[in-house]
Amino acid sequence: MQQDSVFALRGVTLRHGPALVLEDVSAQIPPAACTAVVGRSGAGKSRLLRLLVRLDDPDAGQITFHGTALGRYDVLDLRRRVQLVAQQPQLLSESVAEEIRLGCPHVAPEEVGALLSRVGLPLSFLDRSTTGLSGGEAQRVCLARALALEPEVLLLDEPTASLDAASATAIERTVRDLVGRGCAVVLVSHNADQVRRVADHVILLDHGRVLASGAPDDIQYPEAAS
Ligand SMILES: Nc1ncnc2c1ncn2[C@@H]1O[C@H](COP(=O)(O)OP(=O)(O)OP(=O)(O)O)[C@@H](O)[C@H]1O
Repeated sequence: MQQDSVFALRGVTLRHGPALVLEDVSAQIPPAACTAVVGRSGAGKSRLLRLLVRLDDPDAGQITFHGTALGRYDVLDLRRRVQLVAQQPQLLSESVAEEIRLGCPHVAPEEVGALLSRVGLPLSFLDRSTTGLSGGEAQRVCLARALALEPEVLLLDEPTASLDAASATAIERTVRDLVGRGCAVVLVSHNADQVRRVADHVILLDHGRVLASGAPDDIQYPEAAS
């Protein structure tokens, strides 16, 4: 997998003050696959995603993107190619339609509607104001905004944590569809059943260290995720 990896992390350590948030993490993110990052609350999953778009930089170790050190990429270009949908994303526009077209103003109106349906939101959301959206709705608008940019890599931080089953299914379908189109998806999830449904590969973090990695059925999930 090493040679084909989209991202490769070698001996990555991240500190927050005296605390070790990630310690000696080595892992690969393969292309055209869904990699789930699992582990108990506070294990370092979100911080790992932030490293991949250089919202943080490691204190030690190396991260490469397509074999080249991450620091050598133009950061804005990197963040266009690698889209992060955070747990509590910031929306920057007044309306949902504007927000989805934020990075991609030439997206056709019908395409904006299609993006909404890919994240399980009805067309009526196009005219909604971004203020007053629920957390789960805001996260899905952010996902639609990310999808509009057709990223090479999509980083999803617990995208279905606050969704009902039907909406979660729409997101899972979109993840598999993206993988089918060649996108690498990194999915942080506390839901072991979801991981078994959508992931090809799992990285299990524990207190900032990689405890195990492998196929979804070979991982022993922490209690909160089983
Ligand atoms: N800004 C910060 N200041 C201090 N500590 C932080 C900060 N951000 C993260 N941490 C700590 O780093 C560790 C890893 O945090 P992270 O958000 O990556 O965990 P997580 O695995 O995503 O957890 P969860 O499943 O609860 O979202 C935690 O112990 C957290 O308290």
